[in-house]
Formats: sequence, C-alpha cells, structure tokens
Amino acid sequence: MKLEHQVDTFDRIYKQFPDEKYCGLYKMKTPYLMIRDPELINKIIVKDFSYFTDRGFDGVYTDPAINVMANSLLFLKGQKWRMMRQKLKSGFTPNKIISMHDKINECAEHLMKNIDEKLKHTDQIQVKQAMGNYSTDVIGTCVFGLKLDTIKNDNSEFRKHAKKIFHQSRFKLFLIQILQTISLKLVKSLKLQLFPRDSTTFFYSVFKSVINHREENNVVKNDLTQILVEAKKELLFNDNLTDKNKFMESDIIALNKHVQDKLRKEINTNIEKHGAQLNNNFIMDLHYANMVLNETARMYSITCVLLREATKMYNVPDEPIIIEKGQKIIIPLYNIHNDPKYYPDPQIFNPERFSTEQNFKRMNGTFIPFGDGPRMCLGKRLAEIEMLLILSKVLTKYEILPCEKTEIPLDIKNGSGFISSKNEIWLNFKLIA
Ligand code: HEM
Repeated sequence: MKLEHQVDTFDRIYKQFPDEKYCGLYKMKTPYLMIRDPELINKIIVKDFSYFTDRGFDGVYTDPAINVMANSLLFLKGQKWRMMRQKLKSGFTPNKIISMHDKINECAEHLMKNIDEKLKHTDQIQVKQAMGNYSTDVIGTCVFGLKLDTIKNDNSEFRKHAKKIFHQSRFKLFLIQILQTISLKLVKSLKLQLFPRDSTTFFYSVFKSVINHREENNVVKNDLTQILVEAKKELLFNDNLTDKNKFMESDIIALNKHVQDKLRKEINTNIEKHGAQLNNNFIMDLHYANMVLNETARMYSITCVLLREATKMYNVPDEPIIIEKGQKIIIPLYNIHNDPKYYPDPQIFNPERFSTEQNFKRMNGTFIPFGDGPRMCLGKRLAEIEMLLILSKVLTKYEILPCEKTEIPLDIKNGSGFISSKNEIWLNFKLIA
C-alpha cells in the first residue's frame, strides 16, 4: 500500500478550484476549509488573528500520554499558548539572537574543519548529513547549553534520537489517526505514541539533567534553557527544521553558478568591509544572500500547510460565508508559493523575486514560509543566521558543483510528510585557488 504524499493531495485540491477564494475538504471524518485567497489568509493569520488563535490540534496530538510534545508551543491552545509564547519570546529577542552569534559561529567553524578533513580523501560531500549535524550542534549549544560535537560524530546519541523523532513513518501516523477515529482510549491502551518513546525519554532526561545541574549549582547561562529554567516548562525541540532548508539551499546554489558567483562576490565584499569575524553587521549587509534564502524558502517551504482553528464565530468580510467556531482551516502555503499567479515560472529559481522593489509589490499572504502573525515561527531569525553563517564560510573557500551522484531534480517528497529531500544530497566541493 502506498500513501499519497501530502504535497500531492493538497496540490490536487488547490488546483481543482483555480478561481475560488476557499474550498472544502475532509481529512478522515473532519471537514476543513482551505483558504486559497492571500487577502483572506492575511486576515485569518494576522489582522483577525483573535478569531483564529489555535492550530486546531486535538485528540492524539494534545494528549501528553500519546504526544510528548503536546505541551509545546506548536500544539498548545488559548491561554496556555499565550503564556508560554510570552515567556519563550524573551529568549528570541534580536539581542538574545545576536548573543548566540559566537556559539553558532563556533559550530560553523567545526563544520568547516570537518569538511576540510573529508576533502583530503574525496571531493564529494554528503550535504544533507553534514548540515543535519551542524543544526543539531547549533540547537545543542543555543538551546540546551551543551557542546555536542555531532559534526565530528554523526552516530552520537543526540543526533540518533533527533533523526528518529523527525523521520517518522507516515504510515504509523496514519494508523494512529485511523485508530483515534474509533477511540482515543484504544490508542492509549495500545500505548501508541506519535514520537518514539526511547527518543523522547532521552531528550527529557538530557533536558532535566541540564536544568537540575543549573539549579543545584546556581549556573546562569545566556541560552534558551535559562529562560526555561526560569519558566520551568518544556520547549518545542525544533532541530531538523533548519537543516531541511539549509541543504536544499546548497543544492540549488550548486546548480545555479551565476547565483553562486554573485553570492560569493557579496560575501567577499562584506568581509572586506566588516572583517573576517562575520559579526552581526556583516550578516545585516548580506542582502543578496537573504534574497537567495527567501527564494529557497519559497520553493521548498518545509511544511506544505499552515493550520488554524476558528476560536470564535467569524463573519468573513465581503463574502457570503460565516466561519463557525471550531472550524478547522488549512492554508496551502506550498501551493501559493508555487502558483504562477503570484510567482511566474514558479519552478525557476530566481532570487530577484525578492529584491527590495519586488518585496514592496508583493501582496500580503503570498510569502509565508515561517507563517505570519502572532503564531509565526519563533526561531526564524536563529534559523536564518545559522544558514547565512555557514553559507558565507563555505562559499568563500569552496565552489560547490553538482557531481554524478547529485539527484536532479531533487525528490522532495520524503517519508515524514515534511518537504525535505528524500535521499542524500551529494555535491562536489572544489577549493577556490
Ligand atoms: C528554516 C527553518 C524553519 C522554518 C522554515 C520554520 C517554519 C515554521 C512554520 C511554518 C511554523 C508555523 C507558523 C504558523 O503557524 O504561522 C513554525 C512554528 C514554530 N517554529 Fe519554526 N521554522 C524553522 C526553524 C525553527 C527553529 C530553529 C526554531 C526554534 C529553535 C523554531 C521554533 C518554532 C516554534 C516555537 C513554533 C511555534 C510558534 C507558535 O505556535 O507560537 N522554528 N515554524
């Protein structure tokens, strides 16, 4: 039996109603409203957010016995979400992110050393694996305050469990969803879990021991765990989200020589201007690199939909419909990002779509890779800095090219339901003379 990938399911539905602002669909027995119109999307996630404060997860997703992340921001609802978001926000202020800069830089340096070492024996690098390890190290140091060195050791316990959590079988999730339509008690009595128990137990014990150590020894560090020590709560562990985009980015850059050359020129100019430290001012001046990141996020947005639920009855302005309280909403961001109406020739990688001039012209609701409004991604800036730093280091030293093992085009329908490359990404790294 083969399950249709989410990307194909939503694509089919989105394209079936090209002239409609919204349409309906069923997921299992639950009716969903798909919003296709960017103006209405913007109302729902930004302007009229107070009517749509939740993502609409329930059943197995909000039961801590089945979903160990039930109390994370992603799944929390209403007042509990608001309080948690308020607390965690203080860990992601621009100043806090700047203060993590040195730690991220250190991880990027480790990755560079690791690449240099590998290139003594081969000229091909497994980019997906390398970037995954880099992301794990960044999260380990910025969130947990731990030096993990997964870049050196891909088989570390931390990396192994992170991979296990984020490479879930879609079939298992499907099975749990079917069983929950029969009875939530049945799912519980079968002791089924959305995330593998050994891996979640591992992260809890790591996190608990970090917190205990800090409390017992009065250790205060400048990282996200400190916020949580004070909040005494759990954090959404979002490791692999970043690396999914980062390796896609290397792949695209390898296949687009003119983009790579332009990017390298900008990076070198800024190194001359700000010095080789790659500090925050350097990052702020990477305008073209930001355009490349945005274009990558448009084409490969990690998740294909945003989810919301009407928490109050909503009279849709200028439309003959009312969205009833409890109605679940799907926002097909991947389809909008790839709709020729908003992005002509969407399959072509063109960072110029994100020039300052084009950004001014862009309609709200047509570029939402990190979501938008009060429930927007909390780690956006951290993820961007992580990507910009490693990109700058790699491109000043190496030219990246496709090799015979590079998959073209990239298969992005991997087993987890996220948008992520299905197979390893092999690229050729050539030292710049
Ligand atoms: C390229 C990397 C990333 C992408 C594309 C991404 C994308 C997203 C998206 C689309 C959402 C849903 C937003 C919405 O519903 O409006 C989200 C939520 C979230 N993300 Fe990210 N994310 C990334 C990395 C990260 C990182 C590194 C962290 C933390 C260290 C993080 C923390 C969160 C949190 C906490 C939420 C839930 C926010 C809430 O409900 O209040 N993300 N992310």
